[in-house]
Parts: sequence; structure tokens; C-alpha cells
Amino acid sequence: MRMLEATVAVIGAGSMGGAIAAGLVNSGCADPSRVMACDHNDDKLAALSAKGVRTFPDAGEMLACDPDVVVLAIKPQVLRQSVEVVRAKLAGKLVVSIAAGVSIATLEEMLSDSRVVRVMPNLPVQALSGASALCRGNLASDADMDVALQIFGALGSAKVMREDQLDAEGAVVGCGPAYVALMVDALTRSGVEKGLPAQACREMVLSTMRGVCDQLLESGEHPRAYMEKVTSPGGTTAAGLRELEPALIGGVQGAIDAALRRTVELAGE
Ligand SMILES: NC(=O)C1=CN([C@@H]2O[C@H](COP(=O)(O)OP(=O)(O)OC[C@H]3O[C@@H](n4cnc5c(N)ncnc54)[C@H](OP(=O)(O)O)[C@@H]3O)[C@@H](O)[C@H]2O)C=CC1
Ligand SMILES: O=C(O)[C@@H]1CCC=N1
Repeated sequence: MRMLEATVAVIGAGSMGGAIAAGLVNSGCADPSRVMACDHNDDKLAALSAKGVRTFPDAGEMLACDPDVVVLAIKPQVLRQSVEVVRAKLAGKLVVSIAAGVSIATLEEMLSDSRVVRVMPNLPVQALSGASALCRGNLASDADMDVALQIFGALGSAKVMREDQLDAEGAVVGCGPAYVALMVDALTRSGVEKGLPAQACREMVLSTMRGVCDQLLESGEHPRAYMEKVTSPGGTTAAGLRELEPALIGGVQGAIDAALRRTVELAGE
């Protein structure tokens, strides 16, 4: 594995910033001393400190260490005011924003001289099985994109996309881990209602999910072809799918539309 030469500083060590910083260390592509994170909540920094990440109570102090790459992992609603305070320290730097809905044009206007790359990752980056879409801003160079791809590539799948695709990728892939976790919970609850022990049921559902993902990733097979193999003629899966499919497809489409509407709202807040 190619070691990351850049030092990476993450502003906001919440769910996603914490996952990125931890994932970089977990991947082995970054020496922990070359990863920094700041958050104004001490409790969010403790687990990262224990991994050897350099942690700071505020962004100004962290940016005084002159990191090569700064990841903005704070909510879209507070991005502008947070960036304003440290804008001068971000000038000329490679700044990666993961804020849902916030466009490259808005980021470049907020940041003036920074080289911006906009990314929409997801939470499994911490387990190095994340998925991230990346789009390059107007001042970012080929070398900047290489660095951003190296960072998010070390954390799972990383794909360059057009900016107009990033919001849809966020609604499907960025939010996706929550949808998948909901499916785990729904299957587990149904099993428990039918008398299965909760923990055993959850573990079996999770093992099944991992198995399906492993098989589909390895074979490249279409999910419909895989479904057919499970569905014995006149059997139980056919009966289950007849109920589940229309509800799930309608529910998923509604969820993606709602997530996209919220993305647009967040961009304007
Ligand atoms: N969660 C996810 O799965 C994904 C999130 N994203 C994006 O990542 C960003 C972060 O989301 P998420 O991790 O869920 O949010 P969190 O609220 O979990 O994390 C953000 C953290 O940053 C802290 N913070 C806010 N402003 C500053 C600042 N100026 N300096 C230091 N720390 C600060 C917050 O503290 P406090 O709460 O006290 O303000 C909080 O601890 C969002 O823009 C979101 O759109 C993208 C993809 C997936
Ligand atoms: O819920 C959110 O707004 C963020 C963006 C994608 C996933 N989580």
C-alpha cells in the first residue's frame, strides 16, 4: 500500500469526521502522527487520541500545525460560520468538504483561495468498506485529486463523479448505511416476533448481509439473478418477495426523493 505523504486534518470529529480519521489510521496508509482532528467536544476526540491521532479543541490551533489537507466534516448548517473563523489559515490549502448539498461554487466562494475537492463518503469508511464520490473544484490540481483519491481509496471504494451526480450519490450511498441498518433491524424484529432469540437472530441477519455482499461483489452477478437462486419455485421466498418487493421499492424511492429534497434545503440553510 502507498503511504500517504500528506498530513490530514479533520475539522469536526463527529460521526463522519471521526470515521475518516479513524479509518485512515486503521488502513495503515497514514501514520497516526500525520492525522489530526479537532472538535469542541472532548468526548468525540478520546477514541482518536487513543489511536495516536493528534487532537485539538479548536480548528485554529490545529491549523497552526500547517496540515497539507483539511477535511471539513461539520454540518452544512454551520459550515459558513465555522470556515469564516479560519478562512485565512485555509488559503492555498487542499480543502475537502464532505458537507451534504454544499456545492463547489459555494465552497469556493466561502474559501476564496483554497483548492477544493467535494466528496460524499459514507460511514463504513471506518471499517475500510466505505464508498465515496469525489468531484474536483476549479483550483484543485491533478495532484490534489490524486491525494483525495488516495485518502478515500484507502477507506473503501472511491469514484470520481460529476458534481450534478453527488447529491444523488449522497441520498443513495451517503445515507445508505442507515437504510441497510434499518433492514437489519426490521428483519431481526420480525424474527424475534416469530420467537427467535434477538442476539442470535441479529448476528445471523448480519452474517447473511455480509455473505450476500461478498458474493455479489466477487461475482459481479446482477442482484436479480442472485434472488432467483434463492427463490425455489412455489417456495417460501417467492411468497415473501411478493409482499416485500412492492413495499420496499416504493419505500426506497420515497426515501431517496425525501433525502434529495432535504439535501437541497440544507444547501440553502
Ligand atoms: N454522518 C454521515 O454518515 C455522513 C455525513 N456527511 C457529512 O459530514 C458532515 C458531518 O456530519 P456528521 O458527522 O453526521 O455530524 P456530527 O454532528 O456527528 O459531527 C460534526 C462535529 O463537528 C463539531 N463541530 C462543529 N463545528 C465545529 C468547529 N468549528 N470546530 C470543531 N468542531 C466543530 C460538532 O460539534 P457540535 O455538535 O457540538 O456543534 C460535531 O461534534 C456533514 O456535513 C454531513 O453532511 C457526509 C456523508 C455521510
Ligand atoms: O444525514 C445527513 O445529512 C448525512 C449526509 C449523508 C449521510 N448523512
